[in-house]
Amino acid sequence: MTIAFEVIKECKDTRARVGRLYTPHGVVDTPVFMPVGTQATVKAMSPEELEEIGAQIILSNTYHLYLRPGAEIIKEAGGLHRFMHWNHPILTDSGGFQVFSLADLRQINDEGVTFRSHIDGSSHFLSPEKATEIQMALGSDIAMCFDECPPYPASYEQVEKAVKRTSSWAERCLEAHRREDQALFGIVQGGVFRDLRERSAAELTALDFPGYAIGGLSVGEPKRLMYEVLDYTVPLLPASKPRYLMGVGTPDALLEGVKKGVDMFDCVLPTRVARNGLALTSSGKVVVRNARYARDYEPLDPECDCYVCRNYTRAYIRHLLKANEILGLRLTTYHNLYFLIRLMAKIRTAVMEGYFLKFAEEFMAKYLEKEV
Ligand SMILES: O=c1[nH]cnc2cc3nc(NCCN4CCOCC4)[nH]c3cc12
Repeated sequence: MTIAFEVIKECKDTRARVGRLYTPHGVVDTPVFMPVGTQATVKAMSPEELEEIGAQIILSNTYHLYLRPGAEIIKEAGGLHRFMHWNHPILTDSGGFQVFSLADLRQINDEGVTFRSHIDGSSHFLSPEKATEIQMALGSDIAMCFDECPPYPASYEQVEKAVKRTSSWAERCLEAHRREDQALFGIVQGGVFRDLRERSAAELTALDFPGYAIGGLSVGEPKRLMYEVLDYTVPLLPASKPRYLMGVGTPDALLEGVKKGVDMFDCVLPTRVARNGLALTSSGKVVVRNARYARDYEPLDPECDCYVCRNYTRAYIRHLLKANEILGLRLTTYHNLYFLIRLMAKIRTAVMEGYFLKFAEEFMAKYLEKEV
């Protein structure tokens, strides 16, 4: 068995649950937030720092690694874990989403997608078979099916077409997948249309994947619409298998997602906003670049016990960011990742001890969420 998942404790008044995901590179306590390491590195962090922060599993992107340095080099280097010196679980996204969101899309048909690289304009073709082969070469613990994620908004017909393609491509990925030590997760599409979500979930659960992602969300739709889709989509997925909400990672969305039964999350947000000088704190966002912090000798978050908050002040970090010093990016990234990973640990404890709903309400009351 390449991967096993067990539910340890269910919340009595929400769909939240604590689980354990057993992978070839170790055990993951869920709910879990996965830092994004698109190009085989979580930007500005070393693997040792990620371990220090408490990262359990990270995400990397098939699209980017296929284009540069190429799957062959990573395979020759002994696989992605060896290549990047990360000896814990890795999940790879299949490239479908990145082709649509990043590349210069040339053509999409039932066969696959032809596109021009966003790096050098060279022409490439990705198909379910090729995306599966690349992920087998990378050797991630969890590979994702090659799917079609429609934009938002999209017409019913457009979303229906993407559901049909995603289901047929999922079968082709399953057919092409040949790595015993790698799990292949299906991705449910269907946009914001309930009947299409039901159809996509039925077609994918019939293929009996070891885990399921909810795709097609966090693509610009209002959060309340994303939550509505989750409310009727999560129950369509097998309760005994992990549920992964792709591309979601603000504190409020993580809490809502856990409340609705999601086990796994990923988002570039904490690392990306860090590089823009925005720190996540228990009282909301602190744009530490702002002049108001020039003489603020408090830590980024006075309630945080991370290495950065124990040793550096807002004034110093602001100075580094204004001076374009690399350490500025590193310190804000370290803290933001620690903040989210710590939040997930607090969520797991709250579910285990039966006060999750109270915890969520108290956290949100304090965290004055302003849209990023
Ligand atoms: O259906 C999907 N299939 C395969 N991969 C995905 C990745 C996805 N990532 C997002 N959202 C990421 C949105 N980010 C939020 C922060 O700023 C950058 C974009 N939505 C996603 C949907 C899919």
